[in-house]
Amino acid sequence: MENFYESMYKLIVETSTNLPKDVRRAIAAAKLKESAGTRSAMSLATITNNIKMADDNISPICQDTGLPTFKLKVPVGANQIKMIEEIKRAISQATKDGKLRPNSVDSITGDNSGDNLGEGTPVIKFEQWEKDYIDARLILKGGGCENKNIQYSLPCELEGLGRAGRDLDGIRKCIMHSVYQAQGQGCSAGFIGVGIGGDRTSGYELAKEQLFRRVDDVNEHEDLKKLEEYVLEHANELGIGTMGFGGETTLLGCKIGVINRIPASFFVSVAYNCWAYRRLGVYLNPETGAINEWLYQDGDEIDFGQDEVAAAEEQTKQTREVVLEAPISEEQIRSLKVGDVVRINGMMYTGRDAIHKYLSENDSPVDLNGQIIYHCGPVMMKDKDGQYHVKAAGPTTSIREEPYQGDIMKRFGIRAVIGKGGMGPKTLQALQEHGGVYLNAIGGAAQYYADCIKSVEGVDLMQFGIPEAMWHLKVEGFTAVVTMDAHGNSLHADVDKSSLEKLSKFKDPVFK
Ligand SMILES: O=C(O)C[C@H](O)C(=O)O
Ligand code: SF4
Repeated sequence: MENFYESMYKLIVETSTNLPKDVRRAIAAAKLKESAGTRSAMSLATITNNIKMADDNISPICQDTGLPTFKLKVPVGANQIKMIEEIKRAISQATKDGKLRPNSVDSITGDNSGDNLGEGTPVIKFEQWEKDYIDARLILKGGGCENKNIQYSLPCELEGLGRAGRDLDGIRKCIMHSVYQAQGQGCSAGFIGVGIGGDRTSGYELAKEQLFRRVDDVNEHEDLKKLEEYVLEHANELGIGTMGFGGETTLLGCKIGVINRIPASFFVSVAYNCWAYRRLGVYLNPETGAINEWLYQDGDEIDFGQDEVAAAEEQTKQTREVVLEAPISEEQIRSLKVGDVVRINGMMYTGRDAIHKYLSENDSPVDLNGQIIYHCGPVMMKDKDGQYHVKAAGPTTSIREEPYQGDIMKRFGIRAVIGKGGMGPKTLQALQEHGGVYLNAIGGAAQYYADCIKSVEGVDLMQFGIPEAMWHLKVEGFTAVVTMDAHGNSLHADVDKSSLEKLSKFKDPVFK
């Protein structure tokens, strides 16, 4: 097994940096459907540009490289203990090399292990089989989309859809609802894996297993095939769109599996995956561990070319564009409206979960008056001289900061927050009272935003670990869209409301 370590290292790096071809094809098809000039089209252009940049830079497509999950099928007698050791070594090295973000956090103390190793991380699952080669697959599923997974226990009442009973039609309603409830927060357009049956654990297992299917495969189960086609067609009529901006493409794939259940339980489990659907696989020689074949990578190459940048820029030109540079005045902020595109130059400070909690109880290490907070947990690398460099830096889901955001903005005089997926009524009210805006950046576009960051000027609160520290970033041409303004408008609330109305059109029985 002299090549096994190297093969696992390659699998990790490729999965993090090179989006599989079947996923690229789905994104390319979605792009054709969005009309030019819309916010969704602009976001998709940024996404495809980002995919291309990750290819070129061999850097993470999205900064959140998830909880690495390996699934291996091995011939009888293969040494699994040795394989686990080598996988862990490869994970640790890939983290050192900036291909994975240090993501393993002690759930009680909050300490980041720094190398992606720790109790329960990575996840490595083995199965034995009679074949004479190893099938090794890896999925890097980020936290934002993971948080949008949902499990239904039938029968249940669903908003917009009424009762979902213990039959195929009840299942249909749950799946449609799962797409609605995710809105743009899991970086839509997304993919879903659905598990019908099992218990709470095996149901989710089955749902996640579906994410290892090819995007373009066809379900062998006749009813499930019909259900997959139905969901894919109609979920795209919900009008949620890329990043929840509204638009034609909300869902890029739907895969459904079924297992038996016990009489009292009837679960429908849904695993939501963002557009940054990073899963790859390899067939390995069982003696040497060398790679014989890559999976999901056959078929036409979709190379999202450099014209994506020009297209994205062209599209932003059609919208009102405002340049912002901190410190920002209240007057300037109040002049912004939902739909405006802003280009930010100068300083911004990252702050996510740990920082928001910290700022609610402590003073800020820097003066945040008139400043911009970026909900972001970057991938950083330190050079020989101790200088940090940004390797990937897209936004994180903002709604988690809802309990803190409004108060913190008022207390420290923060004028703008950047994130993705939008925030709730408490923040909206604070924006209005205090004079603030919420800016939506394109989730997953970690290379695109890393490129806008010209230097790391400092860092505070490093005790929270790299993703959670407060990074002082100097940016140029950092583009985002105003989706919540100081006049009480929220694009997120509007899209939620209109998509709920659309969802209710799917109330009547379809599968008898
Ligand atoms: O943790 C992150 O950087 C992002 C996360 O995956 C999210 O979608 O919120
Ligand atoms: S930020 Fe978006 S694209 Fe990245 S892992 Fe989270 S949900 Fe996926």
